[in-house]
Amino acid sequence: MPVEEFVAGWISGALGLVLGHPFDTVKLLGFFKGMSFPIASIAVVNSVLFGVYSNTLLVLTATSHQERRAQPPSYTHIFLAGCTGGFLQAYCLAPFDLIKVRLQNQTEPMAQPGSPQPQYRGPVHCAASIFREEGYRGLFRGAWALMLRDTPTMGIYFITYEGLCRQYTPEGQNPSSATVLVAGGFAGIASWVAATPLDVIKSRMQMDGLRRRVYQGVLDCMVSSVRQEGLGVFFRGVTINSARAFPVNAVTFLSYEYLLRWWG
Ligand SMILES: C[N+](C)(C)CCCC[C@H](N)C(=O)O
Repeated sequence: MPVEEFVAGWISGALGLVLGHPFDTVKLLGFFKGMSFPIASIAVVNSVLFGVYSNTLLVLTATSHQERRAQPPSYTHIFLAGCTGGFLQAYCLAPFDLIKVRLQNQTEPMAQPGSPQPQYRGPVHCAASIFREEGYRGLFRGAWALMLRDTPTMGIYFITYEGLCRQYTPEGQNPSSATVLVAGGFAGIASWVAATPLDVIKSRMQMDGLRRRVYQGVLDCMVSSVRQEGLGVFFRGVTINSARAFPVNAVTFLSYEYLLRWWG
């Protein structure tokens, strides 16, 4: 199994994230809260995404990353490989994302003398408390919503990226840096616009259970959110998600492509 894609995914995910973190936190509260933890986790998750995507394409089309410019895979295969990568990365992402959401929604300062102790003192303490209070399954709270969010939208992510690259690149050639940046940026936006409704639901499920359980499941959370706040609830955060998605995914795809070309 080729592993370069996993390594390239690892590095490119970390680079993209550094850029996106302030956007990611501003939609909650508290600017640079918890920066080191997401860097480590997103690198692992991005590595699973790109590694699984590329290896699924290898199984489906019998072409390696290097051969795919000369023999481009069909959009159906790209979509299926993207969905597979999205599904598996969501599983790895679930506990990390839960911890991130819990920490970012915590409004008490992390460590200030005299102020009340926050519920979670940091990522490790947060994971341990969730495990203690809500069990192993507690660490996967909201995981279903996350898988529903990421499986189809990662298909959209890779389709948009490939589609735009092909549109602006002469046949058989590698896309230019500018093309990769723009295609990566728009892939991020397209995927996040499609993912935002389930992103809202996912975060609510992850915060549920802190004091008492409010929602019975993903569907119940959707129905009661729409009842209380109207359909607009599904678009909450779509602008900030898109503003963050462009630079993050432009850098992610650029570093991914260049690392693979460089090794390759
Ligand atoms: C599928 N979904 C839209 C959730 C994410 C797509 C882009 C993933 C990227 N690591 C980022 O954080 O932007």
